[in-house]
Amino acid sequence: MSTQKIEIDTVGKSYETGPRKKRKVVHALKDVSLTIAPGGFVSLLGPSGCGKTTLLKCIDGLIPITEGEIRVGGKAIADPGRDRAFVFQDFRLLPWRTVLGNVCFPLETTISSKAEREAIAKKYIDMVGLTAFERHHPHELSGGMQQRVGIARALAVDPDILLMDEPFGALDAQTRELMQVELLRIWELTGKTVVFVTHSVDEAIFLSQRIAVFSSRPGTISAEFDVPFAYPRTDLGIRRDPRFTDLRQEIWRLLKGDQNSFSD
Ligand SMILES: Nc1ncnc2c1ncn2[C@@H]1O[C@H](COP(=O)(O)OP(=O)(O)OP(=O)(O)O)[C@@H](O)[C@H]1O
Repeated sequence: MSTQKIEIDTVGKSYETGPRKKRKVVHALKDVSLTIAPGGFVSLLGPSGCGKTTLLKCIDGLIPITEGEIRVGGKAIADPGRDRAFVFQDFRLLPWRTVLGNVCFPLETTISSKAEREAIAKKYIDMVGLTAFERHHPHELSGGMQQRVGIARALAVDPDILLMDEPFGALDAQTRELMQVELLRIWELTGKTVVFVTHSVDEAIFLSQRIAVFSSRPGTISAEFDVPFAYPRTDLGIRRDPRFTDLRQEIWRLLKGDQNSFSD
């Protein structure tokens, strides 16, 4: 169960690029403030290049922010920590390792007993429904199955917070919908906080309690929306609820003119 609030407090992030004499500064984020309750599910939506991945990496502590502060559980974060885990769009599995080996991987620096590591990994492999595949290698799995491994690997360190960067972006439409339902099941079971980046307005509404919409560059949050549906949301029929279509339209109106890369 997650206990730590995420506070993103007037955060700015600039990148310096190019050769030394021709340094250019890219302002990726400006004045971004957002509070995420422990155990919350918040999606970040916005046009390509508005800084969604940058913000996720900043929350993870993978890259430093240039202005403001990010606090997790009241403490300013500067480095990656085991209270946060990242799930990538392209899975990033180790191809030479089995499913079990991949999920054990992040435990190797902290747990010396192989049996203990495997017991933990098996629990999460079971949770994502891959028990029968734990001796398989990534190339023997479908995209959806590979992302299940990615999710199990992230869960294995028992983080408070899952940072998910377009995790279903590489999957076909049908697998994507199945994975959305699966993710909600796992979220409800584990009580983790989820920060979820997506290009899909429908996906954001279906999954989230709250949606932060970014405008482009430098990326800043232009609006936040509460999603009015109770959980569990296993019924895909909510997509036909008039409140779903109203919210979808409202978000689209906001994005119009600012976006060029949305999938629905
Ligand atoms: N390492 C980097 N060095 C320089 N500029 C960067 C770096 N990473 C990102 N940027 C720039 O920062 C801005 C925000 O990028 P970011 O990847 O965070 O956007 P995004 O909203 O996640 O985009 P997309 O939806 O296309 O994945 C972009 O202009 C990008 O070119």
